[in-house]
Amino acid sequence: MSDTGSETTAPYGAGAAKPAAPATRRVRTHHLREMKERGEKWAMLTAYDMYTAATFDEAGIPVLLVGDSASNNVLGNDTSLPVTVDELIPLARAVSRSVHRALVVADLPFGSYQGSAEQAFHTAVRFMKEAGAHAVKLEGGAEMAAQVELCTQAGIPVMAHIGFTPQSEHNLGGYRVQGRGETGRRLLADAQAMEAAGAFAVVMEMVPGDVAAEITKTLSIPTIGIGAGIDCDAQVLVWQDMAGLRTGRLPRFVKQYADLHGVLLGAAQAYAADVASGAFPGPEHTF
Ligand SMILES: Nc1nc(=O)c2c([nH]1)NC[C@@H]1CN(c3ccc(C(=O)N[C@@H](CCC(=O)O)C(=O)O)cc3)CN21
Ligand SMILES: CC(C)C(=O)C(=O)O
Ligand SMILES: [Mg+2]
Repeated sequence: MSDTGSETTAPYGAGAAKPAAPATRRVRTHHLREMKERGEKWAMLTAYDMYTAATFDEAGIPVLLVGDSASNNVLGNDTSLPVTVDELIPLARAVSRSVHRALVVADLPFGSYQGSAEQAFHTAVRFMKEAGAHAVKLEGGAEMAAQVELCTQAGIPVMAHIGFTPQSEHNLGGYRVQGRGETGRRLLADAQAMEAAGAFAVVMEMVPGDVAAEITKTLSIPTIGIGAGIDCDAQVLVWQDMAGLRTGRLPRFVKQYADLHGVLLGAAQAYAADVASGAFPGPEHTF
């Protein structure tokens, strides 16, 4: 976990496999900016617990987000609104304890930062001290500049999140694409305000591809898209969506890379059948 802090090369080369030896170099925010300069795209995933975090770290995913989406993907809520700081901190702590290289970003939940810059700072400090997070993320554009500035100046790297911001779904009129037509200008201004305030990256959720492309070209910090097209510097997905653990109707921006629901369902059914038939436990499982 040591880091000289002086590296100028990204810990992950394009397409390079992670070495088998224990990694020692932590991904830093300046590595992400250097990857943008080199045109190297990268992937971010959510993680909410130990084994998924360790697995994604081993896969070479450079940034893991402990999303407030734990609300609806771990804790059983319908939306991300109800989740609290006290609920997210143990999850973020589990993730940061389980990775060697990945930069762990903790999402600040609804109500824990919008009130003032001081409130944002207080909440961010809790995630850094109590959860071992390396950075925080918050939703909003120009109206969050004071929050981003105070945290950044205090030494806490901040990732911004613009476009469709789920914590404001009641203001945005539901889950829909943001920045179509004229409002694309405002999105660009929001992205620029976040960069000027000191954000190290900006998530763009459900933004038209051409708007996201223009913002990506304009900013010096990396853009991370979710439903924002191919031209972002990076992409992010919720891991249960990407791995097919979540079933039912998925957002259009999701691509499934596995059928974990099918795998787990089969394993649970096979285990139950073995117990019912007496095939498990066998002598080799018995003391
Ligand atoms: N499992 C999960 N995946 C996510 O991507 C996600 C969460 N949870 N929770 C927090 C937010 C909420 N997000 C969402 C959730 C639903 C849609 C959705 O239903 N999109 C539809 C409608 C789009 C439209 O009407 O324009 C789609 O087809 O993409 C989008 C983003 C993204 N985030
Ligand atoms: C979808 C990502 C960007 C997020 O904010 C979350 O998972 O909470
Ligand atoms: Mg979130």
